[in-house]
Amino acid sequence: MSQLVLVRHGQSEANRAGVFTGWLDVPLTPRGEAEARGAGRRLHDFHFDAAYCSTLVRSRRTLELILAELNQASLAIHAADALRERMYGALQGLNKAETIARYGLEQVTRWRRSYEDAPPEGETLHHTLDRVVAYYNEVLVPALRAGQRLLVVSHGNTLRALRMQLEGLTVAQVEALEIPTGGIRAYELSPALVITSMADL
Ligand SMILES: O=C(O)[C@H](O)COP(=O)(O)O
Repeated sequence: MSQLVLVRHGQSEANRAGVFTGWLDVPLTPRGEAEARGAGRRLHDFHFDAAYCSTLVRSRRTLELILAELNQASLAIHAADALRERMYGALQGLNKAETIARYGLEQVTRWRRSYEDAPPEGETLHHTLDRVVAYYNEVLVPALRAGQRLLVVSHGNTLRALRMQLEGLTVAQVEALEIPTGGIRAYELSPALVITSMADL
């Protein structure tokens, strides 16, 4: 039996400021660091064979804090561009409340949560899903087939996309899915990689 644990990074400076982040590389806030340590404590029963994060610092720092909490800080970390947040295009750096005031809640909700609508010059969730699932298939699937226990720290929209694929969510379900900072989703998988259990921790 293999295990796959997905964690969203802790609160970032941009999350705290209510700013569209995407590929902006912003650090965790003190609260975000505490959320990462808290995620580590909730994972106290887990022992991982490999750990993955994006090439953005909020993801890597969250992973390092979790591993430190688990006394597994010596585990090698694999950082991948494919696990970066959805690219938010022209919205990156803009305040979310001000963007709603300017363009309306309906438009901004479509930019944030629609599966097929891209934010201006940004990625659709569908495009994000394609690159994340390609990475999952190329890198994570062989390790899971070998029975490994994997920890992946990534971002709100990349994890929505990956969960859509893994859990067979419909478009309506993924559009309604919200993942909190520091949120954990844990799966156990059979040797054929069928999910045998899943839980929010
Ligand atoms: O990139 C961002 O702004 C956040 O990480 C996710 O934002 P969202 O919840 O507005 O998609």
